[in-house]
Amino acid sequence: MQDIIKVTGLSKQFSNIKAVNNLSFTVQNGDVYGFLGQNGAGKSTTIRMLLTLITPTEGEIELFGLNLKTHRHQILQQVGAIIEKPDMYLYLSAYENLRLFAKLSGVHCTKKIITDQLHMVGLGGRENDKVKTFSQGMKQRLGIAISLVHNPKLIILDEPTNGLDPQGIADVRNLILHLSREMGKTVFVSSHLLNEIEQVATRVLIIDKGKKIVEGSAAELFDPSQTIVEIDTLDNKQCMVLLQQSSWQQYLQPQRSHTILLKLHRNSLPDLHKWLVQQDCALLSLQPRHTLEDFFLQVTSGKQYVEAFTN
Ligand SMILES: Nc1ncnc2c1ncn2[C@@H]1O[C@H](COP(=O)(O)OP(=O)(O)OP(=O)(O)O)[C@@H](O)[C@H]1O
Repeated sequence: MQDIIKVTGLSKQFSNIKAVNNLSFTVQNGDVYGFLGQNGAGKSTTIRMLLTLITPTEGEIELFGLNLKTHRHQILQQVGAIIEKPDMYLYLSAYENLRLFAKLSGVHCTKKIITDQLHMVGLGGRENDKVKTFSQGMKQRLGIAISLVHNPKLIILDEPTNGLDPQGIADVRNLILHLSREMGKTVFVSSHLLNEIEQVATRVLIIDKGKKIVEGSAAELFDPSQTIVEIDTLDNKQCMVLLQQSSWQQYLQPQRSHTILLKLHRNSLPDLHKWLVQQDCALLSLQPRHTLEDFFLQVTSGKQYVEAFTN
């Protein structure tokens, strides 16, 4: 399978901050590649280097098998990107915006192609409305349509769901799946929210302080046998004592707050629930946790990253 992105030993130093530190990864044709990290982890800096908006301090970037330094123009013709909020003309309609951006990219689009693109991003029926009347989610979807206007092979989206409401987030998620599954695009998408990436990604890279923490297939990394569950009861101290004396003891995780954490297979949850009720634990909640911090707990045996996030 062809490598669409190949990054080797990439670093970026800003005066006294090493925003990206010796990062290497590959994105293959057809991947929805989830790029995860907390705020400030170095995601935008990496994406800016992929788009030649800033120059790496060290390292090599190849896209489509070509060196980005020597084949910049040829490469960027095949890339569509949204970084930060997409720029568009608020007093023009969605149709007029898309036609304008197509012209600026030197692409000839018929009325039908533009209308079809707007339908594809879920803006069918709203094509003649001014963008100033659009919700944030609709603007984001129009931004994605604009980034697709030159039919790129690779789409790079930097935190595309930032500032969106739940409906807007779901729309962008479905659009990413559509781009990948129906249109055969390779998508590189960054986020600080694990559950957004979990629902769309085929491969995942997690970085922290500019460094790779883990990279792997989504199926490997989001392993149901490693589910982190949080329990809250009216008396957590007493519940903890009972758990420590039981066979559930082997699943207990170091406590990070007043609640109790276990790492076990998702299928064990009904048994755990039953057991807690039998012990008369006054259960307030029992739920799998889906934060990036929990994920670090799942994928790292050491506690260093958990501590980094709880301190
Ligand atoms: N132009 C710059 N000059 C100095 N420091 C910078 C610059 N751009 C980014 N940084 C620093 O580099 C680090 C990584 O920032 P970056 O924006 O890449 O993180 P991020 O993972 O995209 O987070 P966020 O989602 O908050 O943007 C941060 O400490 C940030 O303050």
